[in-house]
Amino acid sequence: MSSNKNMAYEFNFDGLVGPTHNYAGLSLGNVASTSNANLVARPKEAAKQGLQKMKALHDLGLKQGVIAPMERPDVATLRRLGFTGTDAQVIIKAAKQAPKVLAACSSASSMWTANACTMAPSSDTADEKVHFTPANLANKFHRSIEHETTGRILQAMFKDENHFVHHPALPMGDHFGDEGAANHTRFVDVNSEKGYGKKGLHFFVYGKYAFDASKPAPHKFPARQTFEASQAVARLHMLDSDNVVFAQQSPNVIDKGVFHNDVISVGNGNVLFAHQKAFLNQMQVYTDLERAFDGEEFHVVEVGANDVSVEDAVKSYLFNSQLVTLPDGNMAIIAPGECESVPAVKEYLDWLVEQDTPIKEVKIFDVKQSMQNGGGPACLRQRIVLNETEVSAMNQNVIMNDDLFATLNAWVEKHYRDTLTEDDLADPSLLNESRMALDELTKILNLGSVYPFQQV
Ligand SMILES: N=C(N)NCCC[C@H](NC(=O)CCC(=O)O)C(=O)O
Repeated sequence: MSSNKNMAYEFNFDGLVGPTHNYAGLSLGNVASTSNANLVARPKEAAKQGLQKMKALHDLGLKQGVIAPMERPDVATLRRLGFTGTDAQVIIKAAKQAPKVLAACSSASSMWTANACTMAPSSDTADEKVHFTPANLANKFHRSIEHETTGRILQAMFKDENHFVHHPALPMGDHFGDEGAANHTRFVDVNSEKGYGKKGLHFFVYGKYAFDASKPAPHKFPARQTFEASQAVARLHMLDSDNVVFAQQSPNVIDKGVFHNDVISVGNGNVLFAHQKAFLNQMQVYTDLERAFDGEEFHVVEVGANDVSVEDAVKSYLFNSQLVTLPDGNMAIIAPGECESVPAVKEYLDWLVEQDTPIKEVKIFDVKQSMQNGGGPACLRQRIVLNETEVSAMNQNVIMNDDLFATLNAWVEKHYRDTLTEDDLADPSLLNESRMALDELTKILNLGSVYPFQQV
């Protein structure tokens, strides 16, 4: 009968950094993005840093995959905005008349695949299928243009309709702002014989209520996820309401630069690793989670504000670390290098691994090109839980292995520029370079014609 009787694994699907990676200061509320605008970007280095992390986790025995980037510059969107002529003329006109719009249509922001979608594994859904909802990313224009292509890429990765259900993104607009898995965590008792395949607990974190202005909300920076959007995703994924907990992000931390929950908390298995100030009514949130969790015990590893300030959490991206269960059953933190350069955070981590918690070690990765735009290790990955039947039903070419790692590194070496500035976005040849690279990539990953330029 259903395939979810067998072992299930949690894959990390990292976003491949695209050829137009650049710092355009597009994300109000994301401190790194606004403070690093106009830095010279290093696309080739950025893509290789991402590939290194994917390979390292693969080598640790974890399941790893890759999600292709978007077609950038997004000429189709520029045409919708009235730019006409050949593709080259569209780019040149946009560069002259609206350079910021061109920058927003050229962002490689899809690399942060924590925002690509929200998924629910077949162990948790009423129809026992795997559900995907691409995030509409409505709050930021440069991200709001991702979901259609993201949806096509996900469908090319998970094609078999017997196992995979693909929903359209929620309706565009502020009321249903949805930032995907950055604001969603699935807890599960991994000690059962099904691994990640036991029925899990879905934790949705939102920044405001869109249909009730009397509720608390941030004042300085935008709340990118609404309660109503989170509820809609839970409904679409046919989750059992007993296995869903909703919590509001503290407006204070959003106003300090916590623009997604994965900047202030991260969960894995039966562990929530969170900052003391992360949520409104934080004690009630813990109670709700402990009560709903189906397993021996639910661990909260809370980092006190006196040990690590919210400011230091945002500077170091301590909570944008990945929290993984290694094959030996111990948990490891996959942290960005910045965690070593913020003294309070380094001190805390050195202390943490000596404590009696499931988190036994810290592994540091250099993802600086991504970090400078407000994306850390956890932003760069989408967690997808699949049982053995679903793994064999999916597109095998997107699963990381030594050959794919070598192929993708050679592909980056061949197609990517060493540096990119905002002025370079006005160069029409960048469009052709990107399209050539992506055309080749769709063959490497066996995606078919997922890009607008391939649909003519
Ligand atoms: N936390 C998670 N899950 N994702 C991080 C996303 C960072 C991204 N930065 C940007 O889009 C900056 C682009 C620029 O300014 O060039 C954002 O704000 O959406």
